[in-house]
Amino acid sequence: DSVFSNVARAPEDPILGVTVAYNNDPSPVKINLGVGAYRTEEGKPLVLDVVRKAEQQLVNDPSRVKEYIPIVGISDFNKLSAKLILGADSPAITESRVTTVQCLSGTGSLRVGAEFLKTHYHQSVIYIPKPTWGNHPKVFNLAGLSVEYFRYYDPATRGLDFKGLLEDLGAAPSGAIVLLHACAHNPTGVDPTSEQWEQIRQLMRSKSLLPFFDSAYQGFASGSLDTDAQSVRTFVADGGECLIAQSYAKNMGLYGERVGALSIVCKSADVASKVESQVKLVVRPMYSSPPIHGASIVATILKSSDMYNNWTIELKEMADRIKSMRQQLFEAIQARGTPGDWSHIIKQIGMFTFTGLNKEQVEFMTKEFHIYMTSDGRISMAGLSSKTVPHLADAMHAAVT
Ligand SMILES: Cc1ncc(COP(=O)(O)O)c(CN[C@](O)(C(=O)O)[C@@H](O)C(=O)O)c1O
Repeated sequence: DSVFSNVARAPEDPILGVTVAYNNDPSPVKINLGVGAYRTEEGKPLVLDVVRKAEQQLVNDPSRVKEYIPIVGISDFNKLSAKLILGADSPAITESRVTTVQCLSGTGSLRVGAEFLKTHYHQSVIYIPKPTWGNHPKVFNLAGLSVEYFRYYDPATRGLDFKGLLEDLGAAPSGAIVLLHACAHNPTGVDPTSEQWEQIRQLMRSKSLLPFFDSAYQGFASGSLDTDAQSVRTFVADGGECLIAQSYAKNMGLYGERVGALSIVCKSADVASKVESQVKLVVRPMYSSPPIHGASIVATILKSSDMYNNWTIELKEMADRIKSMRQQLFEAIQARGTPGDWSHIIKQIGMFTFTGLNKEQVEFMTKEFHIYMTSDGRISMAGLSSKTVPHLADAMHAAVT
């Protein structure tokens, strides 16, 4: 018999498995509110116009070849990605203190960063928010880091547990790594205010805690790329060091192209170049070099001011549509007189609403109303449209009454 006969069947991924279940449901009224992927008002995936234009330019360029790109990726892409998150006038850029490496989207950037830290950083404990993106603990554990949690979400207020956050980070061993969602916290949709970010920064710098920012939704939370980068820029402005994982999956709609970047901001240009040389030793035996196509699209858009402006317009349209879904769902629930305070639906930001519905209520909504969402009660607002809001509101009403 097979040498793999002892291999057990693994469970479906808690987030991506929702789409598998959705696809298997023949119901005409089913709605997929699971994976964080943008859908249009017609419920279809969206390829941005500016992405189509950039792709056309690339395809029509006869000089383009399919040679290997460097281990660290396309250099234009790396420079432009650093500028996007740090700001063109960032001291880290003007003093060449940041190294940026093109990685396989956000997940790949997190993994490469974690593997680098495991080998080269003196602390191997990483504090991550409670709750956080389901894949975070797996990425960091598999990289050999030990995962601890810090309080982040307060179910009672459905807001930030700022006191708990400060206590837990205050109790962390000095030098510990801390994962921070740059904006649009997944799954809660709750972000610190700029005053709270400043307090977090002071506490972390006083204990030499190492920030590892995860920026998967820049531009999606507020609709502005600069506003959504403020948390990162606040830290970098103080001259301290940090890591930043960037994803273009959502804000440029490049999900399947796997386009992202890992930036490591260091104290000096010399350290940054040594760090880059060691990150290359992580990447080469992992996947050798990243894919050329998606990063070429991003570089084409970011280096042209016209295309960059067109991108910001389309990005704001996506963010605005998600905001209008929040407003419509909130009003639909109010109209039904559904018991409870549902104002968090319009207070939370980014792609997700953390409804507060429990596992049983979620199962009920899936079974009776064909609503597909993660079992922690998170719904992707990007999966909603004006046509499907009433059906979701009916399901939520039935689930809580
Ligand atoms: C906070 C966070 N960080 C990183 C990623 C990785 O994204 P990528 O590797 O595709 O760039 C996601 C995506 N998370 C999801 O939107 C989600 O939570 O549904 C979904 O894409 C996923 O993979 O789970 C995320 O929410």
